[in-house]
Amino acid sequence: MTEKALRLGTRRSKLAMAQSGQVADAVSQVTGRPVELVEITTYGDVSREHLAQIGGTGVFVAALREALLRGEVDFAVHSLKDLPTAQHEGLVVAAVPEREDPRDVVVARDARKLTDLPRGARIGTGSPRRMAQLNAYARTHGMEIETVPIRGNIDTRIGYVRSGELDAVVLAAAGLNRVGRIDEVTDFLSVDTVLPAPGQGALAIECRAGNTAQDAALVAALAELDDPFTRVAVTAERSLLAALEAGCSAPVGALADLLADGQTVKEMRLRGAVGTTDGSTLVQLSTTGPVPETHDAAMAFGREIATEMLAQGAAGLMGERAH
Ligand SMILES: NCc1[nH]cc(CCC(=O)O)c1CC(=O)O
Repeated sequence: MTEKALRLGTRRSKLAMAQSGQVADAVSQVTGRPVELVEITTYGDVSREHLAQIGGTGVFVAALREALLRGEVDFAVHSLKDLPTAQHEGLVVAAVPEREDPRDVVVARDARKLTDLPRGARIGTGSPRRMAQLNAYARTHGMEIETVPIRGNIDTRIGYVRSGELDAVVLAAAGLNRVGRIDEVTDFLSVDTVLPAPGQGALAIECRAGNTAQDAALVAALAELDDPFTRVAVTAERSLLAALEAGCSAPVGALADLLADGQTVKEMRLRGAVGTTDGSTLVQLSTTGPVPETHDAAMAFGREIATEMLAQGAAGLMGERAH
């Protein structure tokens, strides 16, 4: 007799299906059980409104979490950058697998790089974080650009460039990798130019916290897919975000990386950026310290740099607080 399939709740978008499919294979390997994808449609999938107006990408997550709590699915895969920082009652992030490329990238017409876009180039992005940093970069490098708010899935966004409506769009490398479109990238942006969103490029595997023996067994099995280095890095990044009291649609960038000496990891560096969307003000900070050895230490690392950013005026730059 074959064992009962695990049910993986997923959004229907190409990106969600791609990353859920990849995680399904990995989970099937560590549990020895088949994994079945269960498609769940969220309000965010059907809404034509801009992200900021519907309260950020958290709406995508809510429906998946309800399905988990109702027992309709056994686990869900989220892009960590879309996951609200507040821990959800009754649920646990059982694993954060190894992160892939955290960078933002440009897909531009005529194979152009950010720096060789024409004067007045129209660059599409719905992200206040990308707008803030692109506009700040343009101001300090004598470029003239116009950031144009767009939303939609990867196909739609790249479509604006192919149709000639926009000169370029900015997307996450990780998403393009997962849907097999990384070849269309014309420029990989240095994180010194655009610091990615907290958790960008990482996935979170979420399930019920383990009140039943079955749930507890699943939490333990999924934990095998956890990458401790990615976990500590994204914990610090998300702690920074939470300490700024900002949401996933706030103009906040954060990236933690581990500095190695040969094979030995020596230190962790955490960088943060927050600015106004017009790029007129940008607060950027970087701290380096011992690699946090506990969850609490990683949280403290993030809070410290957030406190420093607040001291430099970060709070006034975020405008309306996202939930
Ligand atoms: N906000 C949508 C979203 N959520 C996660 C990714 C990409 C994959 C990732 O960062 O893990 C994207 C698309 C994008 O920003 O280009």
